[in-house]
Amino acid sequence: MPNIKRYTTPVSVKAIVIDLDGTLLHTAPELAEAANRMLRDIHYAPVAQELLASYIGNGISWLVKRALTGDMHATPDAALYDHALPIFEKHYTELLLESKVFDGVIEGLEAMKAAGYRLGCITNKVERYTTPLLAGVGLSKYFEIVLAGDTLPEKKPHPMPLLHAAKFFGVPIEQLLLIGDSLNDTIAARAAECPVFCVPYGYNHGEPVETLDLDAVIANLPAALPLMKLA
Ligand SMILES: O=C(O)COP(=O)(O)O
Ligand SMILES: [Mg+2]
Repeated sequence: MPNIKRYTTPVSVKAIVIDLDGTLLHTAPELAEAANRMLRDIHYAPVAQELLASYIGNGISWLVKRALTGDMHATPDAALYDHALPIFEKHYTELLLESKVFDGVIEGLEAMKAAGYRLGCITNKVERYTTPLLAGVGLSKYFEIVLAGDTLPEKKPHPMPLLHAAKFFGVPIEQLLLIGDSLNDTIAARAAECPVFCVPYGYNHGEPVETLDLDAVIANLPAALPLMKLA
């Protein structure tokens, strides 16, 4: 039984917001391929897909910076970044719709909807990619609200998107559950003071999700259902 850290089990929830990259969709192969095509075009050596996947989570600008520098926190030369970013964007636009939905996602979303939970998506991916991607894989219809990385002035790990979603649904923040896959999700949830579950199959910078400050690790989306009840 997963360890619900800050709430009684099952957690009382009215609305569920779900992360995109690494939780709903396996986007790492296309993000990594776009990064490697960018590196090839600027005559840089390719980088292993696993390492590029560990750079995902803070939006595309950070993915590109990390791919250029080989470092999680370093900022590349501004002219190099300005040259490389549109090259990445061109390649990623071509590859975007190849991303696949993870196992259990459709079943989980259907079951959550059928149980009466309201659903939203909160991602650090910019709207330009988020909107066509969710539509292209047939997930748009599940979400009443989609907050992309550039929808609001702040993105995860800032609590703003979670607070905004709670307001949108008209629910107290503790009745909004975030399901994510990474440190950005858990930091944002703790800052907003809402419960957070994580799936173990996503992109947590190469670290196991068990190391995060979260309320439950769930094998897939359907595994969240027994841990919550409709508030
Ligand atoms: O775009 C990213 O880097 C990560 O996006 P996510 O918040 O959906 O995981
Ligand atoms: Mg994610």
